[in-house]
Amino acid sequence: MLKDDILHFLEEKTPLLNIDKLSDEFTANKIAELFNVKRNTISHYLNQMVEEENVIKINTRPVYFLHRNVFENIFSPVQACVFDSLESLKHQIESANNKADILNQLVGADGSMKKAIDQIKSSVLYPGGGLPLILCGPTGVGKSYTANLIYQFSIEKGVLSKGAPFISFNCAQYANNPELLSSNLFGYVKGAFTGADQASKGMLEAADGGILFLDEVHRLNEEGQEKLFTFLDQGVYRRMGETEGWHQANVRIIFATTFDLEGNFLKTFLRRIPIRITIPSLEQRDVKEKQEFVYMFMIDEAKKLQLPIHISNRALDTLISHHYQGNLGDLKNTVRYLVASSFAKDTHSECISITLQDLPDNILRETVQLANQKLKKKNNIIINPDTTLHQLFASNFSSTDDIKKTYHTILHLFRDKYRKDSDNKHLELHIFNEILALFDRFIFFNTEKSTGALMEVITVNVQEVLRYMESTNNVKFNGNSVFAMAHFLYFRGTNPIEYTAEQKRIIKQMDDFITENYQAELLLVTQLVEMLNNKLDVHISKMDEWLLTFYLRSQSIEPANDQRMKAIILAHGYATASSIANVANRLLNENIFEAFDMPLDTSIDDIVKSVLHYVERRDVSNGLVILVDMGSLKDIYPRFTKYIDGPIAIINNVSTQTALLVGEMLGKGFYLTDMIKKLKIANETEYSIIYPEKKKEKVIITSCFTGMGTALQIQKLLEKSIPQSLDMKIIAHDFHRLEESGYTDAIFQLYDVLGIVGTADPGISEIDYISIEDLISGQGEEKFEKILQPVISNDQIEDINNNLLRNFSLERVIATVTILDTEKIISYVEEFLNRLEMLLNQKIPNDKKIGLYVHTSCLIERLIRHEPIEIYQNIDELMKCQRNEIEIIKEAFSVIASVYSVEINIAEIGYIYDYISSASASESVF
Ligand SMILES: Nc1ncnc2c1ncn2[C@@H]1O[C@H](COP(=O)(O)OP(=O)(O)OP(=O)(O)O)[C@@H](O)[C@H]1O
Repeated sequence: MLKDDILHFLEEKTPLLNIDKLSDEFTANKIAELFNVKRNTISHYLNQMVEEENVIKINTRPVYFLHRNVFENIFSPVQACVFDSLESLKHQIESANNKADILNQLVGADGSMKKAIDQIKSSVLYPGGGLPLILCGPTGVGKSYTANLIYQFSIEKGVLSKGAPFISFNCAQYANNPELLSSNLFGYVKGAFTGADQASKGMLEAADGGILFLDEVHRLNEEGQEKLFTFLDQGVYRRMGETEGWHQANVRIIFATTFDLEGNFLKTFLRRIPIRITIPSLEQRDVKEKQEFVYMFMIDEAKKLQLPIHISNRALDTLISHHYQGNLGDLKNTVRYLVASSFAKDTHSECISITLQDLPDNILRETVQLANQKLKKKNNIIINPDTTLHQLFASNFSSTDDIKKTYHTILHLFRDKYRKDSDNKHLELHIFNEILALFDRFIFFNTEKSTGALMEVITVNVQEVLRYMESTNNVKFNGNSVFAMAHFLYFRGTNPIEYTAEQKRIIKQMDDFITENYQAELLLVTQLVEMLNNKLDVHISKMDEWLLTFYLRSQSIEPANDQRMKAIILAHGYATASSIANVANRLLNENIFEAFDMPLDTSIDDIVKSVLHYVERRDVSNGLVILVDMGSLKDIYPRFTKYIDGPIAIINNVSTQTALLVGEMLGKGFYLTDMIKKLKIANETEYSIIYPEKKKEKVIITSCFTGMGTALQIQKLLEKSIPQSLDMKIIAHDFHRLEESGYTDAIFQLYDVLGIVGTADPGISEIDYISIEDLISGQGEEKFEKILQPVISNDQIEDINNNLLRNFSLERVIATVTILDTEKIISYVEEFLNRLEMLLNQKIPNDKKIGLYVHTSCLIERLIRHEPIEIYQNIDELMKCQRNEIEIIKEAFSVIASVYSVEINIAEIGYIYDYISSASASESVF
């Protein structure tokens, strides 16, 4: 069927896809062409398969279709089958791959090894036994290591069974004896060559069901290559010396070579190896990856010796920048040598210390060339036996990566949007936003510690430099500039960022743009960099300079002779003032506030000094507003008057809200006095306590004016009587609080209060109240019904009423009966009363029922003790006139009589009759 054929076609093609650039083989057009069917028909089937979730659709122009299962096997499971773009599909793969498989844990998995890993996955997961692959690269780059990982990955993915063989065979060992090589590989028969006394299996056979890794495969002669490609084609081979018959083996082969493929292999042989993977040399890897390898090998050594390794930054940098002829193998040996020789120097030392002097001569010689580089003020690195790579990189690379990404985005934007000789406002805005977002991430969201000593040193220095520049350049930096730039320099670190040739070209173009358009900012940045360089020994690249220039531009640095009223925020705390000024300026879209962050122990003198320093350099003749956080302003006023030439409003309130209000009024040109009036009103503390609105629990409150003891007893009684399934809560609450606070009491905000049951009415009109007496006597039944209505049905109300009576009575019975099990007795009395009601066809009022519970319980005890009441007045009259009632009582009592094996006498029946027929609070039964 055509549909199945299309799916099969995609199944075969998907493993070969290049995720960065999909070929047109995955489009409906191409498939239609190949199948010689109308495009519409193919589209129809493809879309059907997308709906059936067997095919992934990428909704671009043209639309691409991929086999879902195969794709998921190679990359990762996808959440949906339709994607808007290849990017969004890739994005999903990337996030899924973060839950890394073994290949993704390779150094450079998201860098120099990315492509190789994709190829490996395609090869391993190709349906029907995988595809042969060859690993290329100079010696020591990790070909054998990678082959082994491929084996582990194959097991991880279930394409090989656990315990499948992995046979490694180095063809170079037999370079001078092709026959021996061939015999080892394919096996031989007895007499195949001199000394072949008996038949022997080859490596191919030994690898059956697993992987054969053929290293230095260029050593295989033509005959050997031919034999191998027969095997690749048909899965069969002959042992050496065999002339007929074939052996079969199910083997995946990984080839590796340090030679160029072209010219060193038979073309026919190469054709059988569709996947060619180049493993990058150490030189081709970026600094981060090199550093990762050094760390990794150091961790290995630290583990082996169970000692921490301290390595100086200088030694580390030198190790990383050395050119290792033998690549990773060479680097690994160098690290081993270094650690071993340091250890040998003092085998009793508690740690291994590596400095520049410990490096081997050939590496040391190179440091002469490095000597001109600035010394970086970083601490030594300490690697403990249990240190992880992640820990070593956490502090450096997450922020560098973020900066790198931002730079790439900016370069991207510039490439796409920059138009020479035209207005580039839109582009500028875009870039500003990227930079501000980056700074925000550093300041607000970075989990790394940004409050340490180094951060402080940088901040103080940046602050000093900016102040100096302000006075010499007659400009005013925005208060948060210090904070933002300090964070940038701190997180920027010293790790170089590498650029592609294309990016370098854009940087050059950007250079022209900035030089032409941002002269003032550029001048400031150049000065800033120079001064910071002297103070902090930082290394700032061109791109860093551009970023700072754009940043200053975004902050619209103003000339200092601005005539507007000024505003500053002075606050204790590391960044309180800066953060508030930053938010306010951003929201007001203007740089209104300058911030002064003051350590917590700053004295009034220091505050005054800061303000005066500011006043000296600014024209504050039109007025100055100071937001400050002080205990009292008393001491501060007199200190200013001598020095100022305009009014100063000191507002003892530092908050974003106040800053916004002040900023708005300044913008509108308010007079200081009016401003203060408005602020006074606005600063009246506005408060509200918010309670959860949704899903308030339904509750009944119990309370008693004598105190919580009785309230708790009533609570227990209600809890026992109201079925748990109703999910109703009973809460005992203080009577006096209810009486005083009324409906404003927090309990009414927290719960959905249905009613109050207690001994006295707290008088809350919004909530129904029932007294416990009414509830028990039955007079409050209607009210109670109303209270419970939102949660229960009528039947349930009746049950609850009965429970209440029963439980209430139980309390009393407990106090009265002595020998019987009260729970049990009460349940029989309950049955007696129910039957009585039924036979009388009448409801017995609650108050009577409570009495009867107690009376009957005592009666039973009397009967058991054989101490019934024998005397009843008018016994004859009773027997004569109330025969029917007597029978009813007897009949109802029969349950109890049979359970306790007692018999009720006429006198006791008489008392029950009296009880029922006597006047009740409500009505008489008879
Ligand atoms: N990704 C890696 N992570 C950690 N160690 C690695 C990695 N790749 C290689 N190594 C280590 O580097 C050394 C050299 O690797 P390997 O022997 O695999 O290289 P090779 O390319 O096969 O070399 P040759 O061609 O000389 O046989 C080995 O000790 C290996 O364990």
